[in-house]
Amino acid sequence: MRLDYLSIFPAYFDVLDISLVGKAAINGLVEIHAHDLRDWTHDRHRTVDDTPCGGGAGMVMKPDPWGEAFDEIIGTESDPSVHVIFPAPSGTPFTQSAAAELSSAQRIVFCCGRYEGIDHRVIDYARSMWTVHEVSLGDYVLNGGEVAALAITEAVVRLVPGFMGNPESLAEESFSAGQDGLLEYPLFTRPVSWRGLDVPEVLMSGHHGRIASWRRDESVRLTRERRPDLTDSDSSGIH
Ligand SMILES: N#Cc1c(-c2ccc3ccn(Cc4ccc(CN5CCCCC5)cc4)c3c2)n[nH]c1N
Repeated sequence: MRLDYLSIFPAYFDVLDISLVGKAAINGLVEIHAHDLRDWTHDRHRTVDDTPCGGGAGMVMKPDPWGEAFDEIIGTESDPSVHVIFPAPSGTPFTQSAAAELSSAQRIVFCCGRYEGIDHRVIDYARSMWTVHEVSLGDYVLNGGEVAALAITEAVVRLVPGFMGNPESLAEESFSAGQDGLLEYPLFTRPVSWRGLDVPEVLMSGHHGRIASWRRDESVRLTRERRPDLTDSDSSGIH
C-alpha cells in the first residue's frame, strides 16, 4: 500500500516514521510519501490561497497547485483503484467499516486542506479521475486535514493483513463486526489488588463461560450508557 500526503505542513507526517505505521513501512507493508503543496506554486510567496468567490470570511485554497501536484504524484490517467481522501468538516463520518474497506487499497492519497477549505473544483476534478472520499473525523472543528489524515492512516494500516502481530485481537475491538457492534468491555491486568481496587473476581475464576458472559454484559451496559445510537443498529446484539 502506497500512502501519499499533500499538505502545506508535510512535517505533520514525520510522526509516521516512529509509530507502528513506521514499522509497517520498514517491513514493506506500506510506503509513505509526504509532499509540500507549495512545491507546485510558481510565485515568490509560494501562494496557495485566495479570497472566497462570493465573499465570506477567511481564505480558500487555490485549485492550481493541487492540479499540478495530482499530475506529478498520481498522474493524468483515470484510475478508480486510486483512493483520494479529502478530510473536511462537511465530510461523511469516518467509520471502522470505511477503514476496513480502505485497508485493501493499493494506493491512498490524502489531500489535507487548510484555511476554510479547498476550491471545490479540485474535488470535482479528482472525482472525475479517481475514487474520492470526503470524510470527517467527527462533530468538532480542526484547523486542517492533517490530524484527520493521521487518524485515518492508523485506523486503515492496522487492518492491513500482516500488520498486526495478533490479528485475532482485531475481531474483539469496539466497532468491529466480531464485537456485535458493541463497545469493548473493561480491561484488567496484574496486580490483582491495586490501591484498594481489585480485579473483578470472575476474571480470576478461570471459568471461561462466566468470563465471556461478564464481558458481554459489560459491553451491553457500556454501549447502552455511552452509545445508545449503536444499540438500535442491526449489527449490535442488543435491541
Ligand atoms: N476531517 C475533518 C475535520 C475538520 C477539518 C478538515 C479539513 C480542513 C481544512 C480546513 N479546515 C479548517 C476549517 C474549519 C472550519 C470550517 C467551517 N466552515 C468555515 C467556512 C464557513 C462555513 C464553515 C472549515 C474549515 C479543516 C477542518 N474539522 N473537523 C473535522 N472532523
